[in-house]
Amino acid sequence: MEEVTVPVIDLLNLPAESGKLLSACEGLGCFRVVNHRIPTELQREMKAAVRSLFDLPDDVKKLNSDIIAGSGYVGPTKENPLYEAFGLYDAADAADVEAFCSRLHASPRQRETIKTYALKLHELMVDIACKLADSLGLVDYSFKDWPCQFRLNKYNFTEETVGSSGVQLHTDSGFLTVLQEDESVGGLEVMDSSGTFVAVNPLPGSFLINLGDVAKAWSNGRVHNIKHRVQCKEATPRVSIALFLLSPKDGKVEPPPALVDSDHPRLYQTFTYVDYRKLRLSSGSRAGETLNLLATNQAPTIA
Ligand SMILES: O=C(O)CCC(=O)C(=O)O
Ligand SMILES: [Fe+2]
Repeated sequence: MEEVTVPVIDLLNLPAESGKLLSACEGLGCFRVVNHRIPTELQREMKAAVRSLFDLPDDVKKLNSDIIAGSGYVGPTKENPLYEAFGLYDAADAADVEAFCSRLHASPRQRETIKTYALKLHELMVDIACKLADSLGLVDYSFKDWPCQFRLNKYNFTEETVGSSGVQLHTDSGFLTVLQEDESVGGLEVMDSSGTFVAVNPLPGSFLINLGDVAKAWSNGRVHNIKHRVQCKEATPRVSIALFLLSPKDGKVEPPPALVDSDHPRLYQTFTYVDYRKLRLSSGSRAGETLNLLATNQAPTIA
């Protein structure tokens, strides 16, 4: 399989790399960041904490219950039998992070690591979103109060599962995702503009940024919600950590006025993120198709 060249954005070299950032968002819908100031040690400690959470007994794992639909622990399913994940909503809220740790009986050290990681990654994510808004010509746009979801992913890959699916094809439903990949186990594949799957191989120390459905609607179609999946390529369990910046605080997704004019008429109806998420879950389609139901030329589906 071909390997895709994911554009690498040096966060210390903005706004010089603003054009490169925007082309990555408009084209592939994905880029990497380096010089992000998240210490390697924190990334390593967080990975260790996440690995140990997955060793908890099933009944404890299930204490990580949903806050919004699908935000809590997900065990293996028929669609994704090798996949399990913990979830946390809202990772931008220190009390929610505490509650998540308490429910899973996290040790004081794990708790400290998870809290610091959530705080720092949230700051990084808001900073990246601002840089993206800058590149679209939006001055002083703030993402600080946008809710944010955390997901800790584990793929139980073994000798027998090589060649099978780790997680099915999907887009991320929110605005922007920051992913700390597995340091060594690959398997992530993205769909390029020709509809071909291409491998994304890990680049340790960097973070991978994906744009989701909310970014496409919010930007009035300017940026691309990247389709991706995970395949089992080797017999080693794989762990990744994702932070999702979801939607504006009031949940209302609509483009800033500066992104709408007679040459760029509104492409999507205004919708709320929570309703969108429900619609996506109930429709069973995970790869951005649900957004088509909300095009301005469609009858209103959700208020
Ligand atoms: O594990 C990965 O590399 C991707 C995870 C992912 O796509 C997700 O959590 O939405
Ligand atoms: Fe994803």
